[in-house]
Amino acid sequence: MEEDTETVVLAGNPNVGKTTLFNALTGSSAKVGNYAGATVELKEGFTRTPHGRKLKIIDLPGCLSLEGAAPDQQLARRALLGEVKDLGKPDLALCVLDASNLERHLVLALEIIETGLPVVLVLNMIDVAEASGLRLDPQKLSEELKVPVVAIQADKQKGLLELKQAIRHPLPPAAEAPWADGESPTEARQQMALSLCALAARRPDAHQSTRSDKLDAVLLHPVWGWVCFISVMFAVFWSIFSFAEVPMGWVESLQGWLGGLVENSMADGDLRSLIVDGIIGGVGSVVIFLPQILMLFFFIGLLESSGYMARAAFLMDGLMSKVGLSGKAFLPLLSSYACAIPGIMATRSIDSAKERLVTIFVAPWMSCTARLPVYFLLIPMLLDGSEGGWVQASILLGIYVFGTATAFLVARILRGRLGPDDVEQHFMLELPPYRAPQWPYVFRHLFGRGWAFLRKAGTVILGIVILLWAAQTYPKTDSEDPAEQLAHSAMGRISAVIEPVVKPLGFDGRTGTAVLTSFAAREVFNASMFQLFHVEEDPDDEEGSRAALRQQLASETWEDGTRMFRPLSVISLLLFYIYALQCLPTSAVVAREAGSWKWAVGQFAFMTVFAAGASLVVYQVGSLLGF
Ligand SMILES: Nc1nc2c(ncn2[C@@H]2O[C@H](COP(=O)(O)OP(=O)(O)OP(=O)(O)O)[C@@H](O)[C@H]2O)c(=O)[nH]1
Ligand SMILES: [Mg+2]
Repeated sequence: MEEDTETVVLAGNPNVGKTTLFNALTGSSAKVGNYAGATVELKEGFTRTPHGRKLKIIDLPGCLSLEGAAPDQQLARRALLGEVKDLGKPDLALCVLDASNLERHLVLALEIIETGLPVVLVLNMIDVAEASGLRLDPQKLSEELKVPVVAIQADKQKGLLELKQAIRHPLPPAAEAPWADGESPTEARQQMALSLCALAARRPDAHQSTRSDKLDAVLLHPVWGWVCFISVMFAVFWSIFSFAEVPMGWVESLQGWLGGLVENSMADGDLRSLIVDGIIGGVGSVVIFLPQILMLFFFIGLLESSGYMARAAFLMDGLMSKVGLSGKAFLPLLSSYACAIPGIMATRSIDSAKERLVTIFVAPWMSCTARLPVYFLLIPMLLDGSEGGWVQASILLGIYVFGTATAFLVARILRGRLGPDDVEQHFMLELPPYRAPQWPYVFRHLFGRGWAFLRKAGTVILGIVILLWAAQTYPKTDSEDPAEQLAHSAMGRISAVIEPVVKPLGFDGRTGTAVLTSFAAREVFNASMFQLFHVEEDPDDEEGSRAALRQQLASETWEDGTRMFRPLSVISLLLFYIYALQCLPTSAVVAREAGSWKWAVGQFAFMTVFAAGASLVVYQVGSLLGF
């Protein structure tokens, strides 16, 4: 018999721990972050009560009231009122409040009670409330409001059993809302919240300045704040260059070992060349950067969960307003450094529809982790091939700043063209207290990211590598000369066609082909370069395949004998990768979030033309100047 599952929604103000509770109840690992707006879509999961009843739990985005204009806020309201298709009317709302902030958070709870839905109040973060000396009386609160009240600490999973007891069958009835009779409902709720707090929450007398306040005095300081921000960013980039060496070495040894294994156990032939040069070498040249990508995700996770990211947005607010955006747009942009897709999703917390469109449009220019393998291959070529060290970290940081600056510039122009806003702007960024990250969640999340990257390497990248290998191997000639074979192959012919088009940008036909293949996924560039420049790998070589590829590239010349990969051409390539939008999943999300394919196609065309234009101008002008 089909079980009759009841639907329970998790509602409340932003950043009160709804998703943490959702994860604890359902065993999921939905996104948690110490800032408002971590959740922007509905998440669904199941849990069982101690009596064995199955409940469907829905995590909602946080909202300040049920009247907010931003898409995430409207979604929360519609879900509560049962207006979301396929969801139906919820049977119960778990109203999550930050126990240390009851005066403000009770206001929304009262508004939710007024909707007539059965409600259970969940006082979360009792650890914080207790540490600040607050004395809570859940019993009293429950008597006054006539709804069950449970105190919990979601991140340590304390009080979950009591919570499940409170939602056992039959669900509590809808509470009445006698305060809601007056003329001005907002004021009535505020009054009610204050009197409830007077009864059920006793504050310690003096307001002491907390550790968070003391830290903020420095981190939000107009001068020191920026010094700290830039230092933090630099430290992040420096450490991904320096600390990743060791794990990269492991990946490289594994690759060498696998290559050797195949080489010794198979006869020379096409299949062996596919496995060794194509699959192990090509896919390996992307997988090698897994440590760096994980580290960047780790740091962004730390920034999000500690509460520093909200401070960075606060610092940025002034700068952002100069380009017609608000500090609220900074959070989505910052998460786009990890990946543009969650970044674009996060724009749902922006109130103004126009600002949101502009933010979506420029988000892919925040350099995402998929570009890292390309940067890591190319940057050392500017510096005679050595890896590591602060010069490279500075170049990498420079690339990020450069991409971001262009994004701001374009945002400014675009924002001006879209005209003034129809909704009132009120940038109110809440500064959350600093918190320790939830480590189990951080590592689960990281593991998920790493797995997604490896899956991509094993599917899209592997597929392209095999295609490339085939295009390069067939049709065959009788000639023994590899150059002649390449010219005769399908790939050689494609290169020859492409070459005149890409030559003005400083690329030869093979590099052009590699750039073309990377429209499937940016990382493919490395694998393609590896194959197209045909690096014979020596499994015993300590230096590894990257160095071998770079050496090969450094020795390539044009017909007239000049170096093919001189710094100017490397810069031209880098520029192309900073600007081009080579990510189909991003375009799909843009189409959905902006509400039309026109935006996605326009954005793709604009960014591709811009990228090619930038490479062209820089290469041509640079060549004229003799670089
Ligand atoms: N000290 C403490 N921190 C908690 C507790 N529960 C959650 N947190 C932290 O609070 C922050 C916000 O948690 P989330 O679960 O993302 O909050 P949310 O309500 O889903 O936030 P939005 O989706 O942005 O509305 C995170 O940094 C959590 O680690 C708790 O019981 N005690
Ligand atoms: Mg959430």
